[in-house]
Amino acid sequence: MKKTILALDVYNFKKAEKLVKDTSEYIDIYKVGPILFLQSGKEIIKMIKDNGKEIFLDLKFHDIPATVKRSVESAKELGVYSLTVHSVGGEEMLKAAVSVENRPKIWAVTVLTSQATSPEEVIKRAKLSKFCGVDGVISSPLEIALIKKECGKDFQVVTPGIRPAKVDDDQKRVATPELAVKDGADFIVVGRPILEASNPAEAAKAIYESIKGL
Ligand SMILES: O=C(O)c1cc(=O)[nH]c(=O)n1[C@@H]1O[C@H](COP(=O)(O)O)[C@@H](O)[C@H]1O
Repeated sequence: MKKTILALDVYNFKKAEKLVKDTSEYIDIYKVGPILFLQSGKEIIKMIKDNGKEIFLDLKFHDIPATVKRSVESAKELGVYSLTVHSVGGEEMLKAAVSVENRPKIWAVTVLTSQATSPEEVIKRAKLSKFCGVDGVISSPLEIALIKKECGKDFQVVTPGIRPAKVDDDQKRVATPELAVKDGADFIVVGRPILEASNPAEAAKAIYESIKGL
């Protein structure tokens, strides 16, 4: 099973389309966030589907329950595989999000990987998310094993903060693809290590090869 989600954090459709075509052998799910969705909206969703791939819509909903529920309904109409909400939105908001029938998978952000935090805080938010019926959480590689232990192996853990090599950037809680997958990540989310590589296809392939047998 392929486990890598490529974050299409680029500004324009053409660039995103080239990335999808160049990396599709190694990637099954493409993440579309505000950077690209605000530029290309439904067009980008269609292009990814036309290439036979799934979409993770990462707009991180965090609002009053009624608005979040309607947002999930709209995302459902797009036919995406998964979407994000912020767990700090609380119990009522999370329950409103999951109450939509036949909806995409819902992943709740625990604590952003750009922030320092304690594992206890991440676990607290993961447990709340599970209790509310959310399908999984977004967490850093450092908390994967603990979340699986506390929330069960079927509770999905999706992990950004993936760095095949050490770099100094905004991500604070990081690990390599191998470590994240060995610890039990269901998916790893990778952006700049592929997007900014001199050859994105080669970078995607290297990550794919590094976790293939795990
Ligand atoms: O929800 C996310 O996907 C997310 C949550 C989080 O805590 N940290 C995080 O980095 N992300 C996303 O994961 C991707 C990571 O990209 P890179 O840091 O470039 O590999 C970005 O698109 C972020 O928006």
